[in-house]
Amino acid sequence: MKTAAIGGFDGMHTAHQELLKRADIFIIIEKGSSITPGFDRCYYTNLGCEYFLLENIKNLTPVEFIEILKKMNVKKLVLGEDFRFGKNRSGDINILKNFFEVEIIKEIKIDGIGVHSHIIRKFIKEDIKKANRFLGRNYKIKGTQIKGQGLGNKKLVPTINIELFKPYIIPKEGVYITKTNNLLSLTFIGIRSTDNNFSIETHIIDNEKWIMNNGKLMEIEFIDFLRENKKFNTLIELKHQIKKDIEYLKSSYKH
Ligand SMILES: Cc1cc2nc3c(=O)[nH]c(=O)nc-3n(C[C@H](O)[C@H](O)[C@H](O)COP(=O)(O)O)c2cc1C
Ligand SMILES: Nc1ncnc2c1ncn2[C@@H]1O[C@H](COP(=O)(O)OP(=O)(O)OP(=O)(O)O)[C@@H](O)[C@H]1O
Repeated sequence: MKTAAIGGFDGMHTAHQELLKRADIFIIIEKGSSITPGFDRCYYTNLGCEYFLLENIKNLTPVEFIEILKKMNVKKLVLGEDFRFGKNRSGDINILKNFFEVEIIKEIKIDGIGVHSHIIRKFIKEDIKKANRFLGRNYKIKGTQIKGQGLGNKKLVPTINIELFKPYIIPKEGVYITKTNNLLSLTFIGIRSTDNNFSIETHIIDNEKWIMNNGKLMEIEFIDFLRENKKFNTLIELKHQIKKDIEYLKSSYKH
């Protein structure tokens, strides 16, 4: 007999983690996630991870949904106080109490703000440090290395250009202190002055050992925002700024 938590769980944030401490399995109802899309969520705990597409269950009545939980051997549910489910969100905690033991968790807040996926999505686009605090860890995105313009290596500094393979929410444009595949790095996000295209590129600090490899799996962890994206008219000015960014990182950030 199992204790289950149910919801979107996008972000696997501090409030989700608190709930999950009390559960044996968590049941993801996929309604379009962009902080921890796809199966990313399953890797943030050692709990059993069940996955339903909202599309496939949204028309079920509360009783039909309860039958599914029963078949999964669920005896107890641990839920946030706002939890609703079933067609038109018609099912609430009171219905569930007739069928399961239910533990209700009061809304978890940080600085008086309820911790929720939709709030963290907003923070990722505005203030990465704050997003990280609500997540309880640094925000990460994953993708693969793709071929760049070939300019960085020759005229600026070597960069790894990244294509995301899931619909991750992208932090606002600018330069970030990051870890890329666990190595200290600077990551640029935005419209490049060089060709007016949007790109995500990482320069790994002291990267002599890095082997460029198109298609390689890349993971970028955002530690802090360094500066806004700037428009440069010449490659010399851009290179000068990038060198300054690297110097700043080396002198200020201890890892
Ligand atoms: C640390 C760092 C900071 C950057 N800052 C800017 C910037 O402020 N403005 C900009 O247009 N491009 C910036 N870039 C991106 C460069 O324009 C880009 O690396 C260059 O166009 C080379 O592209 P490539 O790797 O496709 O050859 C930055 C890149 C790095 C690594
Ligand atoms: N701040 C919180 N405090 C306590 N429980 C929470 C909190 N946020 C979510 N939960 C609970 O976590 C479970 C998963 O919920 P869900 O994925 O909808 O979270 P959410 O972060 O509120 O998402 P969204 O922002 O999309 O509404 C639910 O039982 C929900 O009630």
